[in-house]
Amino acid sequence: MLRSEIEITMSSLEEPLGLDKLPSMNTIDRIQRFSSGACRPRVDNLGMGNCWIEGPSCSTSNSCDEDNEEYTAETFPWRMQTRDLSRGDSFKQKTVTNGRNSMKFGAIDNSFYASDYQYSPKSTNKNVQDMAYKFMKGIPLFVKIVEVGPRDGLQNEKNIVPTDVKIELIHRLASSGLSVIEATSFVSPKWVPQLADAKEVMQAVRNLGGIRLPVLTPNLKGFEAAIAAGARVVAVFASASESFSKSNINCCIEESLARYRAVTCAAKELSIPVRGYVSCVVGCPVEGPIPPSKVAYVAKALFDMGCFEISLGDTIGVGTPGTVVPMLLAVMAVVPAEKLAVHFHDTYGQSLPNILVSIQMGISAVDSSVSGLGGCPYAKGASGNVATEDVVYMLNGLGVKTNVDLGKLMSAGDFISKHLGRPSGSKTAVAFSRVTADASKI
Ligand SMILES: CC(C)(COP(=O)([O-])OP(=O)([O-])OC[C@H]1O[C@@H](n2cnc3c(N)ncnc32)[C@H](O)[C@@H]1OP(=O)([O-])[O-])[C@@H](O)C(=O)NCCC(=O)NCCSC(=O)C[C@@](C)(O)CC(=O)[O-]
Repeated sequence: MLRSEIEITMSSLEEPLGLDKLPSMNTIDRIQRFSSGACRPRVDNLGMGNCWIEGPSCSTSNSCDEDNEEYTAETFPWRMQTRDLSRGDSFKQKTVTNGRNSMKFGAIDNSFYASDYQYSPKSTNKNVQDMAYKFMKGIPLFVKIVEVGPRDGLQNEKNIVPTDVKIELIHRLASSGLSVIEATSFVSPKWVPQLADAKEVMQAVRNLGGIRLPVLTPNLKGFEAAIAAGARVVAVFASASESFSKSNINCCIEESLARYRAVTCAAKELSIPVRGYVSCVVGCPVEGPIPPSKVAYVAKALFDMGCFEISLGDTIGVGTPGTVVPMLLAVMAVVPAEKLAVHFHDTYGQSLPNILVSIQMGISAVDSSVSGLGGCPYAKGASGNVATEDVVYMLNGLGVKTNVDLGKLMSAGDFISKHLGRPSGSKTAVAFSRVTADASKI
């Protein structure tokens, strides 16, 4: 479909979808943000002698040269628009092709919501610009998405998903540009029957090039099985709630930390990077609110034993920015922000605001699950993870790079949703599929 055709189609559709009220970040002078320290690529020091660099790198140490090949209008359309503002020019509408960032899903080219969005700033008032700058200044240039759909997403599914469907899902997710995909768990099949095929899944995807495929390992037995199947990154998962620790991994927090010390020691000998999770960082289904100090304690323990990244999980999705911010402040006092990731479940629809405040606080790794699949079998009432499609859509709107192709991601989500026989849990995917369906009737 041609762009002009889409625009005509959109006029009748934009009202219900609210597509005419899309984020207008181009009021903000993002030049300052891009020329600050936020312009560093994400470097994951994986510990164990490994280092992984993600995102665009800047050739100059303290500025992102506008002419730098990696920072073109294609990658940062907003920036091209705001450059005019920062020069004091009147705003000029530009049409910028999305190039390699172009996203297609069905017949829809969604580039309309970003690069060609038309906006005339009503105010050049300094206070307004200051406010906009304050809002944007902490937001990183690049956010790493850790896709947890094949593991966290599927582990709670009642009907066993065939192994070849899981493998196909991982391949499709990989083709969307995701660089980290949590593949499966080497846990007891009695506890999580859905992932009893961990060995077969891992063996089938182990050679996917350039992609990290962490797997959960609750103890040394799981670690050894994971390594034998070809895993090269593992994850341990502790909890900030005693009750949840007991119900999820059948031991108290201190026992779990002792087990994980054994796992991280064994991993260190093999130069295997270990990711750490803290669950119930805001609330627990049994204990209720969890004090931020408890979360900080467990996060620091995992960090001290050598985990290269600590993912903070709101397992039952009760957090709001009002509870997430104090929790993050407590954790960031003991673990650097660049070593943290956030992991939100969307039970109360708070995931996106929670992610927004987290990235504003400098966190640049976000866990999410394609189609919003997920839930923990040992956390009753918890809904799925935040949908990866919705996170990518929001980050695209903010001009934050993820390297993920939204169209291909939605196609992976469509694949697994069809297999599971239910609609996608991603609002973005549902909205785009409606646009596609309505457009085809015209
Ligand atoms: C930790 C255990 C194993 C303890 O389970 P246990 O029953 O206390 O284990 P055990 O050591 O007494 O052994 C019992 C049996 O399990 C076997 N076993 C022991 N370990 C393993 C292993 N690794 N793989 C396969 N088998 C294992 C072991 O060999 C033995 O077999 P048997 O002799 O009876 O035939 C169990 O509780 C378990 O597997 N729990 C995992 C539960 C789980 O995966 N939950 C979902 C994770 S999601 C989450 O935590 C939250 C997160 C990460 O997503 C973030 C967020 O949302 O917040």
